[in-house]
Amino acid sequence: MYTSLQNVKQAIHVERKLIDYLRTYIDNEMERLEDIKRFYAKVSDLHAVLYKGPAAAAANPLVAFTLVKRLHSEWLNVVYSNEAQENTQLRSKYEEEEAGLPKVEDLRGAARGLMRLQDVYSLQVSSLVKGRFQRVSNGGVIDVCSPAVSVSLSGDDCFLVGKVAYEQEDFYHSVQWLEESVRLFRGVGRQWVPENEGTLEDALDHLAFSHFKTGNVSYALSLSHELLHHPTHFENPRLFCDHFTNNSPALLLQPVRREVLSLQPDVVLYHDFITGAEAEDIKKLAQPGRSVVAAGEKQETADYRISKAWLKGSEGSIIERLDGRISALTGLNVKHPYGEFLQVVNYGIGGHYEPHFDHATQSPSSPVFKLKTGNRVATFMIYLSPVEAGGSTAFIHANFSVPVVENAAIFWWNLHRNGQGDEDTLHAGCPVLIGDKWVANKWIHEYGQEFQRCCSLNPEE
Ligand SMILES: O=C(O)CCC(=O)C(=O)O
Ligand SMILES: [Fe+2]
Repeated sequence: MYTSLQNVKQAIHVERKLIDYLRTYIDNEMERLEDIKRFYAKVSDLHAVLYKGPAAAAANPLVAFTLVKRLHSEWLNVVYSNEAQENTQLRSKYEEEEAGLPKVEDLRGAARGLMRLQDVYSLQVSSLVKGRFQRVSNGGVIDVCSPAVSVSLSGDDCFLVGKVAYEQEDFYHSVQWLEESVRLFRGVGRQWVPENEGTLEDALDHLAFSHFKTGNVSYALSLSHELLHHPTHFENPRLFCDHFTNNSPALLLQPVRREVLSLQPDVVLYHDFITGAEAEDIKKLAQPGRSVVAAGEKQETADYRISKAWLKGSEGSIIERLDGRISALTGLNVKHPYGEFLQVVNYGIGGHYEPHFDHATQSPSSPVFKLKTGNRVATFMIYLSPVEAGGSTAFIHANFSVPVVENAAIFWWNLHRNGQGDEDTLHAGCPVLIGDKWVANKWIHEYGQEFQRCCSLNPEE
């Protein structure tokens, strides 16, 4: 096998890639362990303080609240974080203790308890955060009491109290606690802490809405502006760009620029999938009156300001060329009825597409099953036009959105390998602010892909 120089060269290249993977893996593992070590140091240092006066500590409501929060929320986040899949030992120890741990009601109750104390004794939230029980009297701040053992609160502690108030539409309290949360989160910078429930962005988001609800609209707006300057971005080494051929002869000479946008769900963007001229041709074919409407499917106009047309390609047509390209890229059989005819969608003023799944969720009544080729296993959607503002494709559960990239195409799997729908594919077309948005959908069905997309019993795959 490895006799020719070419093969040896190739093997060197492969090993180099493996070394890179290993480096990334080691770095990530070290980072993960650093996080756990920091959490360990934080909690054990705290216990060193609590040990000095366990009775006094237990009597302090701030100590009680932070303890309940740690046990219910922080430990949970550390033990079950995605970064810590390997924590099986830690996990089983945690589970052994689970019956004795506080529940979510206990945590909410402790948060409400703090707010009750705040009201009844006119306590300043800004002091409570520092572990002190103070109120304003005659223009000065006085101590209501001085506990023997106390703890200060973190931005995430305050976020939790604020969120409990927010969820009960108690915006009077949510404003005060979220103000402190935002202040503290801003102070520690933007590093991600695995045990935390919230982030600066979450706190800003909740605070802005709380201010809006209490009539402070201009402040709400300025907080929203700050929020927009903090796009949440966690670096994930498994998201990457490359030149992709799918080992297809059709793409060998001109690989496609592939951008992996998300792993759960698996969403990929293929840049320059279509040329500008081809996109124009497709749009022309889909003009009302001109379109080749697929048999049995009527051209429809939805009340949320979009219009749709189905294009059935004839031999040698542009539609057929696109089918060939989709097939080369995805390795899937997209010929009718394994793939549906191409559906072209045009958005009117403010046009949008409500959150939905592309696959059928109530079998067998759905029209998706009319083709008798199973459910829609995958979606291949081509952006046929640029959009000046708005119009992104938003994945609601997965919490990310894809701005329209002219001539690019986006691909994702709607179904798990066991045939169940993937809830994370819930998506929507955001309203178009400025521009004329056109997309084309190619829906690919389960049947015909048996050898390309193998089944699995694992519900996660
Ligand atoms: O236009 C978009 O971004 C989404 C469209 C869509 O989801 C659909 O046509 O099914
Ligand atoms: Fe869709």
